[in-house]
Amino acid sequence: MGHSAGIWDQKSEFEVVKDWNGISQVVLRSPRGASARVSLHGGQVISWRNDRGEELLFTSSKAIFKPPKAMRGGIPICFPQFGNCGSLEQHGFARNKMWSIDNDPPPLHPSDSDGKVFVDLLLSPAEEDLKCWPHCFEFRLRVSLGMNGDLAMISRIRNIDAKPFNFSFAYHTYLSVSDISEVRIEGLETLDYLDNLCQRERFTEQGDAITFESEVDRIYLGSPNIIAVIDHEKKRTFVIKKEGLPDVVVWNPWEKKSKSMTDLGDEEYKQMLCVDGAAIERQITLKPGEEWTGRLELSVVPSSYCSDDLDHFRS
Ligand SMILES: O=P(O)(O)OC[C@H]1O[C@@H](O)[C@H](O)[C@@H](O)[C@@H]1O
Repeated sequence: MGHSAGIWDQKSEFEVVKDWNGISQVVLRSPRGASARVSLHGGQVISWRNDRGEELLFTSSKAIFKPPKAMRGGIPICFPQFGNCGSLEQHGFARNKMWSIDNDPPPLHPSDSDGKVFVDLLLSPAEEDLKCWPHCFEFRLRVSLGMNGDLAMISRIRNIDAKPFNFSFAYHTYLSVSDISEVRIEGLETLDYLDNLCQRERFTEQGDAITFESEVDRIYLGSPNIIAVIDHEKKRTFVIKKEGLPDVVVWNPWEKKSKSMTDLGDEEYKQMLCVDGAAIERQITLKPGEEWTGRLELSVVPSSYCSDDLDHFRS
């Protein structure tokens, strides 16, 4: 990706560079060399690398980096609507909008800042947004990297309107995997899910862990706040911790759908898996003056970890 020379924000310890469309991207670097890149287009995390420089998020080789459409990969934010269940464009407008850097955000808990490099972004509705979704809100997003390279995202959505509103939400996380057939998800077994491939009919998960052999497009309901995505071939496990996000979307388009998508290579479904912390089935309702917070934390551990070891993260 092309970038011009960056501006270093001394106070917050991040660098701002321009992409080839002239849109600002914020680069975060942890002391040990992990990094993350966030575009002001969509507030989308477009890269997350560990301290060896390995990319942990998937980006399509055919991704289109041209606003207003969100590019295929990274972590687009779905707000105020997930999917096409509503009057808005698919996955809502937040991922297609220009966000700004928020230099003076309301304080968070000190543990959200201590030992972390971070940036705060802000999305406020433009007049055209108010025409299709007539609710005044402030959406604050903090993206941070911990000392060990963990990626955290905190979304704070405040109703600054005179009437209540509802919304759904997802961090649409494209994980980079070695081979989808070698991956399994732990933490969703026995849960109910809505199957987007069957008009959102409700089913109950039967298997031990979720594995992949065809297209999957599901919303798991009421999931635990920690789940694991185990990549046998890469010998690594993504640990996904979340708060305020009861649902988990699991999506892989598989072969046929990939071929119909212009911004995804025919075989690339093998290298991606979307596992999203989300709030979909029961929409979030905010009364005037109320604020909602949704947190996601992604970390990577060696795959020698087993389910019992993950209890360590649950504390
Ligand atoms: O192409 P989009 O709008 O980014 O959506 C990608 C996919 O996102 C998933 O979360 C949905 O469940 C799928 O149905 C959808 O195809």
